[in-house]
Amino acid sequence: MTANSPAPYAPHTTPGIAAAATDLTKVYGSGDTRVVALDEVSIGFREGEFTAVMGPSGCGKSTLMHCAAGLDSPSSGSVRIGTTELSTLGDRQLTQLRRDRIGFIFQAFNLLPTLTALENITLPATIAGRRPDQQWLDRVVAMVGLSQRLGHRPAQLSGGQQQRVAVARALAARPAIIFGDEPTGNLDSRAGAEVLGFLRDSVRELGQTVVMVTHDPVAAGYADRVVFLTDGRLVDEMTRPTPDRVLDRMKALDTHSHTS
Ligand SMILES: Nc1ncnc2c1ncn2[C@@H]1O[C@H](COP(=O)(O)OP(=O)(O)OP(=O)(O)O)[C@@H](O)[C@H]1O
Repeated sequence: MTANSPAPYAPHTTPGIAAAATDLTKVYGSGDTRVVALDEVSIGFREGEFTAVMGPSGCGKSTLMHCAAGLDSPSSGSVRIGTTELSTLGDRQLTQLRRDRIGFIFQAFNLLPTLTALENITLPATIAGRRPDQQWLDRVVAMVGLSQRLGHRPAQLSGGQQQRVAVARALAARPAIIFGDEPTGNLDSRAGAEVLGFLRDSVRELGQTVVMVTHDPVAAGYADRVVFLTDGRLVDEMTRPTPDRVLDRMKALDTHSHTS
């Protein structure tokens, strides 16, 4: 197959798909240290859907997220954000695409300590030289309950509030898709539940597309769909998950991976 010919099945060409990976493979190292972190993974993320990515430690969750978000380049296969094929972009275009069309939420809140909450939220727009859409910004800020805290600096906010700032920052640019890597990993269960609730609201109320890597079945229970990775392969999928069902599926996969 040539680089330009269509894949035998191509989720990225389906309307309503915010992002898609096709036959995505990522190999780190070579010889004795060679690791196949992703092994021909094909997956589409539908617009307005909240997907959780789960699987045992080292199965390739972060690698999938990094490749899908254009933070890392695949060894082979393709990634599309909307209709844009990432491999066709140069470094500057890729940086621009990440800034304009992808939102990120990491375990560490990654806020700039000298800026206020509002300045942190609008920083990506400021860097891009754009005026934020005030109506949209008001809606996002109200949704994450930060209206009274906009003048505070990160050190004056709790961990949960800081992560809400990071959620608002990710939503502010109306990205095609938001990727979260363990976004509640540093939060206690109450603050984590709040942040997960806001992510779910952003999908239900604002039509946002969200993909979240998590180890936590409770967090996955907020998603519309859970995909399970094992050894760099997509092995299972669940719609309308509950924490109990996710936990059962993880146990089954764990048993299977130890007996196969
Ligand atoms: N930069 C790298 N160089 C070499 N190997 C790497 C690199 N990054 C990841 N790996 C390897 O690729 C595999 C997948 O790693 P990845 O971080 O994607 O897994 P994960 O499922 O996110 O793990 P965890 O849940 O522990 O965060 C692992 O075996 C890891 O050791």
